[in-house]
Amino acid sequence: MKGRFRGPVFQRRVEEADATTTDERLLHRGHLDTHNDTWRVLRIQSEFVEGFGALAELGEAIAIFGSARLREDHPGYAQAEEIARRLAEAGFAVITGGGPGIMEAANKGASEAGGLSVGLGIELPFENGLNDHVDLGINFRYFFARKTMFVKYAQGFVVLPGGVGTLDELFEALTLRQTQKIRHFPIVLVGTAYWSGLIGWLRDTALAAGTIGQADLDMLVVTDDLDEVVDLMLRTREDA
Ligand SMILES: C/C(=C\CNc1ncnc2c1ncn2[C@@H]1O[C@H](COP(=O)(O)O)[C@@H](O)[C@H]1O)CO
Repeated sequence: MKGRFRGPVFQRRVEEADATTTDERLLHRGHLDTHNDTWRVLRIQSEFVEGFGALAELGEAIAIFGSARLREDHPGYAQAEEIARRLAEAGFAVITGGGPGIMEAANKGASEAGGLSVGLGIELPFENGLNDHVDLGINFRYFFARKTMFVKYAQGFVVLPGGVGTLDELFEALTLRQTQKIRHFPIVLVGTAYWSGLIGWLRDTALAAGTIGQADLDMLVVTDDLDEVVDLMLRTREDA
């Protein structure tokens, strides 16, 4: 294979002028001053350390996702609140993105039922802070560090109607399940009317083209039945 490694990074086509070694660059005066990414690693590391530390004793937890934009007048709001309430009564902590909309509803349901209501917030240019129903909150700078926390500390995902952020969280979990990085991890989509278009596209386009398999599609449960949602999450205890 033509190319070379720079530490753990493989580069196939390296310019001659760039063909220096790591220690040569380290010893070159002033080099580190112009490479802040090197130091940024420590900040990234601190996000993992803080997250792992804060959530280490969380116990059983389910993550609930959904739109930051949908308010009390959307049926998803009441559904998220009710699912979180039932999960909290069953002894699960409820983890959300800590923001408004569906996240707020889930935190509200969990907190008012006496459960542990967790919000993993994200620093955004249009900062809103954590919603008022978060009992244990962490604010992240990096999406990827935050996403690790959702998957590491939740035993299942409940996904209500949402946009780009929600889809990102859904497909993160689906990819990790498909590649068996996580197992026995239910992913439930609540709202058949909202999700049927996506499921139809996955089946009629992606599955038909052979880019996903039937087993991938079967990993998604789509329902309006809140009993089914809670039962699926309770079953993670049997699988543990
Ligand atoms: C856009 C608005 C507020 C943004 N505040 C957010 N706070 C916390 N987490 C967020 C926020 N926005 C998106 N997220 C994450 O993505 C999911 C929702 O995104 P969607 O695009 O709205 O579906 C959610 O689960 C969060 O993890 C308006 O007030």
